[in-house]
Amino acid sequence: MLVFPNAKLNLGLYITERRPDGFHNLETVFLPLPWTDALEILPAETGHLTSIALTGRPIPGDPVTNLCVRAYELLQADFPQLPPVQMYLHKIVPIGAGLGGGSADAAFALKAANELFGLNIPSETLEGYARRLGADCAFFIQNKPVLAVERGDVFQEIDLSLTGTGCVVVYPNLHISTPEAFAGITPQPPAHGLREALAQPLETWRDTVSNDFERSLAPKYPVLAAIKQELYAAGATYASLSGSGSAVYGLWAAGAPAAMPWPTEYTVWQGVL
Ligand SMILES: C[C@@](CO)(OP(=O)(O)O)[C@H](O)COP(=O)(O)OP(=O)(O)OC[C@H]1O[C@@H](n2ccc(N)nc2=O)[C@H](O)[C@@H]1O
Ligand SMILES: Nc1ncnc2c1ncn2[C@@H]1O[C@H](COP(=O)(O)OP(=O)(O)O)[C@@H](O)[C@H]1O
Repeated sequence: MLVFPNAKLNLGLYITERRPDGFHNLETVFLPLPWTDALEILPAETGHLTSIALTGRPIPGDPVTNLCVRAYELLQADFPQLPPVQMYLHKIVPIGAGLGGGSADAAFALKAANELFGLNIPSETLEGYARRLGADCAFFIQNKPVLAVERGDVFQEIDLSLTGTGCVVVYPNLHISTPEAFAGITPQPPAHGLREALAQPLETWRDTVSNDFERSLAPKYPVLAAIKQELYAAGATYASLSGSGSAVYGLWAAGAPAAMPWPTEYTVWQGVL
């Protein structure tokens, strides 16, 4: 079975409180972004163990710890009838970018295994497995815009459509790990209610929707503010860091902008939502 795990963007991100479990309560909107990896899952040949073959962008760490493999092993622990599988992952979405690529791969591995082997696991239960793999992993099970609260894995419905909006996502070839980004944060309540701010026209978001990680990462990585400034200079209606970075995106209310001359070491996705 072949699936295409997509990235996500964060629309606003407020870190409101440190939790006793070491995580943070946050408030953000996750938006699916049609920039994808490709993941194939097949039953392994008789006698073989579960394994993964990787192509495309290099993924740090031993392949046996790849989130796709860990996702499948979580299911196998509860469904011993599941056979070993061979996975092929072609990695396209940048890593350490705040685009949730690894979490998406894991969530799509859960969904693909559920379908391939006819397990009939309901979405809420799949979300439970996904939560054990990463805070933003559960979002990719239903993969629709949601307001995420608590650790970022509890979802509230939100009525939001950006269909027809132009989008440019710029990854400046800089890996920022999520724990590193949290280390610089002082939690505080948001200045504006996110749900209310996002209900207003895109033109207003620049003054009302922000990402708390920008403030803490800006002094260490000036490139982030520089990209945001270039997106606004090119006419973006709204621009922001995604998640804990380092990808920065711009949205154009009037559709796609002209191609921009970014440095060749950057990775850029451009399209219409
Ligand atoms: C904070 C967000 C916002 O979108 O950042 P990005 O990963 O997208 O950049 C995500 O929810 C992240 O989700 P995910 O990347 O799955 O996080 P995890 O692997 O579960 O956690 C990595 C580490 O980040 C910190 N962490 C994560 C989520 C959270 N609500 N509070 C935290 O303090 C913890 O130190 C944790 O050990
Ligand atoms: N399939 C995978 N794709 C990407 N990263 C993976 C994968 N499996 C494990 N990882 C690990 O997860 C970490 C971050 O993944 P990712 O979700 O892409 O980060 P972010 O959400 O910050 O962009 C990486 O350090 C990587 O080693």
